[in-house]
Amino acid sequence: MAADARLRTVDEQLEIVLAGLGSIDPIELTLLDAQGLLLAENVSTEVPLPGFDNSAMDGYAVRAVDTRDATPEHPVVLPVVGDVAAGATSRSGMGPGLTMRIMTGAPIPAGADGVIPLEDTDRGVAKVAIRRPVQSGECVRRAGEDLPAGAPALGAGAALGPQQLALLAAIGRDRVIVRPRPRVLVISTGSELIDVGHKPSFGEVTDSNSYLVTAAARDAGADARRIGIVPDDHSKLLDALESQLLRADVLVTTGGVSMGAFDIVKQALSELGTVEFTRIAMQPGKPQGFGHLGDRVPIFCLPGNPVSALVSFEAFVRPAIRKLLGKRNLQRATVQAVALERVDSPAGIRQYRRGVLHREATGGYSVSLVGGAGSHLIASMASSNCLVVIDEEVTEVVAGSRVTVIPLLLANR
Ligand SMILES: Nc1nc2c(c(=O)[nH]1)N[C@H]1C(S)=C(S)[C@@H](COP(=O)(O)OP(=O)(O)OC[C@H]3O[C@@H](n4cnc5c(N)ncnc54)[C@H](O)[C@@H]3O)O[C@H]1N2
Ligand code: MOO
Repeated sequence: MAADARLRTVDEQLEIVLAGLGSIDPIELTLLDAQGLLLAENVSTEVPLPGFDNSAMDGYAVRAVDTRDATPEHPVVLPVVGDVAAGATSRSGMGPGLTMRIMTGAPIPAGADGVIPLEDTDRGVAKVAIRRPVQSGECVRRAGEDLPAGAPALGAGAALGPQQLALLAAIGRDRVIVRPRPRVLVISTGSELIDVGHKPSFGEVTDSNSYLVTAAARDAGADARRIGIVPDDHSKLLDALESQLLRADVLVTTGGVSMGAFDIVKQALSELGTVEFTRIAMQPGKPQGFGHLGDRVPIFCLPGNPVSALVSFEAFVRPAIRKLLGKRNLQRATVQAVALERVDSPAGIRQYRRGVLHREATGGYSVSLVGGAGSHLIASMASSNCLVVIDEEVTEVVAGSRVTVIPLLLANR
């Protein structure tokens, strides 16, 4: 229960956000561009895997029956009538009582039904001494034993990691239809902001939020770009947003959503009537805006304080990006960790603190806080590796008790 009835909970706001997302049309991509995405078609194979019967070993192709009586003391000696290398383009053949030297992956010659590895022979060139019997089918990789021609290879919804891309390549698919990365465009608002690389005069602040949010969106799987800074000017903001509408699947702004006289994001977008500004029972990240522009493009208006922007991104934007990607798991995994210090939290508010998560020798986790609760603390945010979540109903976490932690692991796209 929120202490203040006017505050919406994080979970309620997330539900509104997720319900407000459409879907993005699937696109066709080459294999490596599709890495990490979800397949949007059922893929069957036209060819069998393996494509032909081939040898699992370097050795000699034989007819198993010809080697029946072979022992180390009395090897069977057979003539070697040729070589088959991997890449042989036509199928060779051999008669009964003969062998061919064969390489791993090379097609089994017609007439042979097994392969004796080099190590079990004298490695002869004109003739070879075979020191044990070969079973029919031994060291033969059968055509289609991995996947027969016509069989389903991957279903719609499959996540395309390295193994799945390898399968698609193996069956000859160089392009696939996938759920695309949402195009996320990021705008920082605030007349105090300047671009990185310029020396700030007194009162100016270097824009870091657009880097924070763009990087976080990329890490979440989006195709994210920073548009840059827009000053606190009603029409400049609306122009900037409108000019990006056709290029965006999601817009994200930071700043200008609290109560200030110049908080023009809130003023300008509230007037459009399609973006709602609310206060959420969370800290940081209390003021939030969410809605649609041009009736289609979801827009998140995050608070300007850098830590508030990160926490709001994690709470609302990241799950939204994952939903647009078609992922089933929208939330980051959490772990339970022993709090190494006491933390207080206001009743009815979900508090997110920055922390450093440690893995204990015993296998469990412990967590210490870094920095204070202030949402302007960029340096301590950068030295943290997790968010410590203190739920709405908890007002005190005593040192030594368990607390929920969200590790902020990089996705390694
Ligand atoms: N009277 C009240 N004041 C404030 C309230 C409130 O409820 N009543 N809420 C506070 C909370 S909580 C937050 S969070 C902030 C949200 O403010 P805005 O979204 O309007 O953000 P700004 O005022 O534009 O900026 C806040 C702060 O962050 C710095 N900032 C902004 N953008 C960037 C950027 N791109 N890169 C780096 N730093 C940025 C900005 O300079 C300010 O210091 O409102 C509180 N106030
Ligand atoms: O919500 Mo503000 O984000 O507490 O700093």
